Amino acid sequence: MGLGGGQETSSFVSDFLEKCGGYAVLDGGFATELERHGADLNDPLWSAKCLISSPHLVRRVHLDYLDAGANVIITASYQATIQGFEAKGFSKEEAKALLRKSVEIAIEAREIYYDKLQSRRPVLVAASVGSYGAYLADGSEYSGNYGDAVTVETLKDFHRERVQILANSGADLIAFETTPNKIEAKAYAELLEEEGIDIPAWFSFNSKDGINVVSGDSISECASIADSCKQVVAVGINCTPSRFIHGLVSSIRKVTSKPIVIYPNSGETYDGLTKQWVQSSGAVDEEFADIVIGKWREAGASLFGGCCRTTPNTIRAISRVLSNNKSSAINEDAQMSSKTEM
Ligand code: MET
Ligand SMILES: [Zn+2]
Repeated sequence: MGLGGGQETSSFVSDFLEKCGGYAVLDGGFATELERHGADLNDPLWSAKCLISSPHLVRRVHLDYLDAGANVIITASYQATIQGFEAKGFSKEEAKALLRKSVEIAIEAREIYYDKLQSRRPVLVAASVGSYGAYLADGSEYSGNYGDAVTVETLKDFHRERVQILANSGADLIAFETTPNKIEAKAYAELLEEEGIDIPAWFSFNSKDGINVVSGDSISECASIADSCKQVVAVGINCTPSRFIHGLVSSIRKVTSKPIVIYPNSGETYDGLTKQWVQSSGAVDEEFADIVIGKWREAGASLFGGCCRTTPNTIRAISRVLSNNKSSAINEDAQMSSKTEM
């Protein structure tokens, strides 16, 4: 899909949301779902390891999320980088092919899903780009602390080729996920501009206090960088406990009128050193969807999904809550028109 046919970036998400009935459902945790299916992701490539070892599982998880009601599926490229594949002994060409493969599998899953259905629910494929910290695989995607030696230029050079490849892979948009600091947001924005990337993107940040992004940079500053980049069609928060989301949505809404995307994790915290998820806030799928979605919608969010340790059940619950709301809006309309007729 992309922006072909002269479609304006500014209307990309609003047109999509309209087709979805006002609100869109994203998928849920991807890497953690691969693990639930038995994949061993204790590897610097994390979920991208499955692009090599078990592409069928990647397709399976995409299909599970489509079955659960997702309107956006996010590729397994979060931790897929040319540098990371090269470190594993792949050639540059092989590394690029693996990046493309992440998108091809998601597109294939959408085709399989469409073939099963009578009607075509709108589904976008978002090519995931994880942060430099995710590539480092040392927990710095949750500290946002890259040290003084890492500059906006370093980050642009790190991401450049990968972003170019994903932009030309057939994906509908790029999802810059779990962005831990301001310099990386700046690097993404400058890269999109300099490279003339012609598919839209969303910028999504993570927070561990509900006020700032994980580095301590202000969410308002980060969201403002996203707001001023013309290729950015949505701004939001992912991989953050749901109890922090409401405040963050309100802060983002103050600095942008772009659609807001929200996909919290299960509320557990990832310990980058032990590579374990610890402590659960006890968020249960049904509760998670029922209680919070309404509040986040009121605060201004319009795309909802889940991040790490959420599952197709979470997405099914979100999808149900949103479609109940859509149908109640439709019922109200129907009542209104029958009253007018009387
Ligand atoms: C650490 S956040 C990971 C985001 C990625 N889309 C996933 O669900 O695997
Ligand atoms: Zn996550």
